[in-house]
Order: sequence, then structure tokens, then C-alpha cells
Amino acid sequence: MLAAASGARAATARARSWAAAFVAGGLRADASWGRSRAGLGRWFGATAAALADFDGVPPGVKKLLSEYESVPLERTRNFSIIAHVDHGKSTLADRMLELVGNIYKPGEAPGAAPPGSTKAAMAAAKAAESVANEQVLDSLKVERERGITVKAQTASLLYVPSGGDPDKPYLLNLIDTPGHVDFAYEVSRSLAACQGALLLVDCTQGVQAQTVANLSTARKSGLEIIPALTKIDLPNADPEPALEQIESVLRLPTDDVPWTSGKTGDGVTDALDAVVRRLGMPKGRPDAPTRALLFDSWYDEFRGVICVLQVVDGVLEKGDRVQTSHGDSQYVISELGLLTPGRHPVRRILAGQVGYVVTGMRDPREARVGDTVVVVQGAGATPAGEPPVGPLPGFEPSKPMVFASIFPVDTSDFDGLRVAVEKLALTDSSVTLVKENSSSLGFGFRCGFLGLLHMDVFHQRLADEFDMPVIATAPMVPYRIELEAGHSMPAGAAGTEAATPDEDGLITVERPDDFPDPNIIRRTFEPMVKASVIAPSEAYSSIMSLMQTHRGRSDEISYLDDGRVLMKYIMPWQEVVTNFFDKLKSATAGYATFDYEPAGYEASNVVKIDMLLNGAPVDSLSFVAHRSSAEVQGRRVAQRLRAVIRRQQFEVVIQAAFGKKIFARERIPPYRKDVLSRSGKTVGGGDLTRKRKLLEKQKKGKARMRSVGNVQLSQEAFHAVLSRGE
Ligand SMILES: Nc1nc2c(ncn2[C@@H]2O[C@H](COP(=O)(O)OP(=O)(O)OP(=O)(O)O)[C@@H](O)[C@H]2O)c(=O)[nH]1
Repeated sequence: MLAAASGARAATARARSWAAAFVAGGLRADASWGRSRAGLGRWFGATAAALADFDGVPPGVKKLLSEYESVPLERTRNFSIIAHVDHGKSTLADRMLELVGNIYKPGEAPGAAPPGSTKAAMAAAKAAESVANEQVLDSLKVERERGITVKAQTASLLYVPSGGDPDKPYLLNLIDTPGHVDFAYEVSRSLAACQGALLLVDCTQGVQAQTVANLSTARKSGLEIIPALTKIDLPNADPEPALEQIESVLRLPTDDVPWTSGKTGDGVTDALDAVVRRLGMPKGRPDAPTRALLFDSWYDEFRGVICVLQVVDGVLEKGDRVQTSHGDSQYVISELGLLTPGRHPVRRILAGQVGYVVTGMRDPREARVGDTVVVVQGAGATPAGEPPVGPLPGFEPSKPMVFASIFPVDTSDFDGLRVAVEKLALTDSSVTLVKENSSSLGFGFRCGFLGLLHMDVFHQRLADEFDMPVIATAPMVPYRIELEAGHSMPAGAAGTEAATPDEDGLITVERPDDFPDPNIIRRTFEPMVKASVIAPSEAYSSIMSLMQTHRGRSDEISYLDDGRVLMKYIMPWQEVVTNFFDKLKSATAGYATFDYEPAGYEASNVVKIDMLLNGAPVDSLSFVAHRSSAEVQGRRVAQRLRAVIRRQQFEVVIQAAFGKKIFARERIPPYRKDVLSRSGKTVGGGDLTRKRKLLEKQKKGKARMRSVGNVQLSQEAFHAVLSRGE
């Protein structure tokens, strides 16, 4: 799973830097005291008072920590927010946290400057506030940069519903979920810990492909669904058609739909009231032996694995000795607490509640998501003489959907890459890693990802967090192959598991070079997806022809009442992986939304195409394609390689081959670049410094390339393979 620096840890760090920014802001402002206007003096007085009381814990969190134990199960609600990407989940969740005081509202953080303050004071206060507030639930660096949530996050809050008794608050456990299709697995895990979900529909965009997919996942989990409109503040908000689609496409009643805005905070109480009113309480038995559902985990460099759990039955306490249902090791809980989303230690977590647990566990693979944690020794242990409690219904582990290899840019830096990927994999247990030895690029890792965005995010995090740029090969989907009787996978295939037949007698191939000789293949099966596209009806015929080119089979077509069409297709996953979404966007002027779900395997006539440089096959450039388009794709790759491979001092011949048959050939003529000469004139014999500089510069340029045989390849060469479908 894509976790990382975890939300909670980042949130804590943010809280610290917030306090630091605030204090620094105060000092900077102090220096300009003499120049300040009259109002500023009053502000500093108030600021000093606020600072004296300020312990970094917002008031809502203080209340939660002091009262959560007295909230009975009947007043507990666990819910998720689900929606199409960018429909406003994180923003709405942030407003909910502000409303109950778990985080500060803009202008309300202690020390925030009043209007009319000096520039320095305003800037300091603004910095402090933005640290405190900006998208608190999207904390990973990549999440902020790309504006997407890749990691589900949890926050507990106390809420008094409208007209409710202030002495009887509800404990709401809110689980923010990723919206992107790659992270659907995170969504399903989060949902397992909830009784209901707020399904957001952006009322400027209406129902989209992923709204449909998320609803189907939530329904499969048996959740109560509360549809809600978002972004009602926008000038182009059009709630009526969105409501009609909620009724006609999602088949949900619309008589009680909160209208919300994450920008202005409108309707946030309506949404929370609906959660309290319409969702059931968690099904748990406070007096039974403890069973807790592990639904998320992340790795903290200092504390080890941190697990997020929902205590279903019983109680979890600090000092308990615990064990997971599927593991043998036992651990002692050294800390447990609530997430707000910052981490706050408490003494115990009761039935129905959600929190984090630290045990000193070092290997994230031991924290299997979906596993049940039971108490072996402690208040929640099974009484002596009684049979141990069974596990809660778990859920399936995620399976990689695409594979791509990564190699260090500098061959001598494999150890650096190994350390970086292993550390990153600790925080992202859904990525799989197998060491591989490529004949062209040397040692690297075959990585399995949940999808293309997951892959991109992994590469970006390697660069961001470990300063480790990599050469990455084009992604490939896992094919399953039935070999002719009496044959087995040739030795040397990456990953022994990949080479071992499964219970159906099929082997899974995850990299083109492991594709066996066509003569020993009886049948090949490729993974399929059920794709949903929602687009303006005018784009119907261009989508249809795009789908045909990509071997899509129409499954269902329905027209929405706002002039859009919902088209469902069964198509090969490999077709989606090779830049399909970009083409769909350009075919529909960016208006289409797209989602898919796995749809099993189908027999297919796919072949491996080899790319050769100066007569030698280059394993990292080879690819698998459907027989019908394999040669066209091979030709395209050869042409693109000709365009991106720099001229060398010798001729480079690029060829594409299927088996022994070479069907495409491109040539790059030699070019002798003498960096020491300008316009044919050699740099003067005496100018040694300049000569050295030029040679240094040339060396640096080369450092971002990899030599394959005697040809220099850059990352663009591997992109040529990725974009072969265009
Ligand atoms: N005007 C307006 N903008 C909003 C509102 N809610 C969200 N936005 C903006 O819409 C964009 C997406 O919002 P997010 O909250 O990140 O959406 P999300 O659904 O969490 O996105 P993912 O997690 O990536 O799926 C951001 O630029 C927000 O500032 C709203 O109610 N009104």
C-alpha cells in the first residue's frame, strides 16, 4: 500500500513546524513592533496570551481525548468518504475536522494576524496557518504535488448533531479514501472498517465513471450509502442534473441529499448529521474477547510498523500481548492512540473505535491488511479454558496489475538502489520486488504495481525521497501461459514463483524476456478489464472506434439524461496500459472519465517482439503485443528509437524481430563529435582549463544515459516502447 511518511506522522511534523513557524512569526513581527499600527499591539497582546496556553493540541482533539471513552457504541459511527477523483473528498474532510476543532480554521489559529497588521506579521501568520490547514488529509508530498490522495487516512472526531445534547456527542471515525482507480484496493480496505459511506458527486460534473465503480465496491461491502453533492459554491454548479443522475444512474433516493461546499463549509453539518442519523452503530461486543480488524499500516523509521485497527469486540490496552490470526509472532503494545489525523496516545481503544497501535514490529509484511489482531495476554484475552476466538472475515490481498523493471542510472549504484527500493517498499506493501539481472542493463528490480499511477508515484518517490533517478522499462501486464506437454520454463526467468505453474498448470510471465519460445507455448491468456467510460454523447462514435482499435468488446451502453453516454467495454488490460487514457482524453476533448475493474483472463494470440541494436537483442526494449498489431508496433518502436537515440561515433542499426524474422530496420548514421573543436577548429593547445571543462561537461551528460552494448540509451528509449500503441 502506498503509505509512506504516513499521514499521521506528516501531520505531527506539520503540527510541529506550525508551532515553529508561529513562534518564528512572532519574533519576526516583534522586530517591527515600533513600526506597527495601533491594532497590531493588541494583536501581539492576544498572541502572547494564546502562546502561553498553546500546547500544540487543538481544542477539538483535547475534547476527544478526554471524552472518547465515555461515548457508548450506540453513539459511534465509522464512515468513509468516496467519490470520483477530484470531487472534493479531502477538502470536505478537512472542513469537517475544522468544524469540530481538530484543526484550526483559517484566521483562528493562535497568533493569526488581524487585518491591517504589518506585512511581516501577516506573512508569518499566513505561513503558520497554511501549515496548519492546507489539505490536512493529503499529506504525502506526491499527494500535494499531484493533488490526489494515494493513501487512505483516518481521523476520529467528536460531533454533536444539530439539535443534539451537547453532553452526548457522537464519536465519528472518518476514513478519507483515494479517488484514483489505481488505489481502488485502498478504498475497499477502508470500507471494510465502516458501516456507511458518503458518496460525493461534484455538482459541476455530475456522476462520473468512478462514482459508479466506487458505489459498486461500497454496495458489495454491504454499506449504507449517503449521496451528497459537493462544490455547490461554484458559479457553474448545477445540482438538479446531478441529483437526477444520482437517482437514475446510481439508483439512490434523493430525498435526503446534503448539498455541501468544501470551500465555504456550507452543508458540512448536514453531511455529518446524515452520517449520525442514517448509519448504524458498529456491530461489536464490548465484553467479548478482543478482535480487531487491521485495515491499514505504515512504516515509521523510528517506531517500526504502525497499524491502524478497528476494535470490533472487546478492548485493546497499552501493555497487551497481541498476535495476528495469520501470524505466529506475538507483540507487546508499547503505544496505542487515536488519529485526529495526528497521533495521540491514549490508554485504551474500545469496541467500535478506531486507532493506531505501535508494537515494535519491524517487518511490514507481518501486518497483513485484513488480518485480525487478538489479545493473548491482557484485559481482552480469551478467558482460560475457552477456545480461542476465530478471525474476522478478512479480505483478499492486492495483486500487482503491471510490472516494470528499474535499474540504477549508474551501474555501480545498484546497492544504493537496493537500499532505496527496500525502504520505500516498507512503506508501500502493495509493491512487489524481485531482483533481476538484465542482459542489457545489469542488476535491477522487477517491480509489480497496482496500476500506472501507482508506478509513477513509486518512481517519483524514489527521486523525491531517496534522490535515486532510475531507468524504468515499459510496463507489462502479467500473462498466463500453458506450455506444451513435457516443457517447463527455461532457467533464468525472473522470480522463481513466476516460473512455477499454478494450480491450473499455468505459468505467469511478468517480463517480456521471460516469454518462452513460441514453439513450446500451447496457449496464452491475457488479463482483461471491464472498462466504463462516461463521455458526451457526441463522442460516442470516436470512443467506439478507439475501443475497436484497442480490441474492446461492447458490453453495455446507456444514455444519461444530461447528454452523456455510459459505455461499458470488456478489453485487454495491456491495451489500457499503453497510453489508452491519453488517447481517450484527446478523442473526447478531455471530457471522458474512465474506470475499470479486473475481468479475469481470456485466451489470446500474443507474441513477443524483440528489439535489436546492432544485431544484438536488447531484453529491456522487447515487448509483448497482440499478433494482429505486433509488427506495426515493432515498426513504430524502431522509428521512435531512431528519433531518440543520439548519433554515435559509429552506425547504429535498430531492428524489430518476431522469432527469427526481422520485419523492421532503421539506421542511425555515424557522427563524430569532437567536443574539443569549435566550428572545426580545435581549442587552442594552451587552453587546458577550458578543455577540461568541456570534457567534464560531456561526462556529466553521459551520466544520465546507460550503455547497452556500445550504444548509449536514455530513458526516452524506454518511453518509445511504452507509447508503441499510438
Ligand atoms: N470551489 C470549490 N472547490 C472545491 C470544493 N471541494 C474541493 N474543491 C477543489 O477541488 C479540487 C479537488 O479537491 P480534493 O478535495 O483534493 O478532491 P479529492 O476528491 O480528495 O481528490 P482525490 O483524493 O485525488 O480523489 C481541489 O482543487 C479543491 O480545492 C468545493 O466545495 N468548492
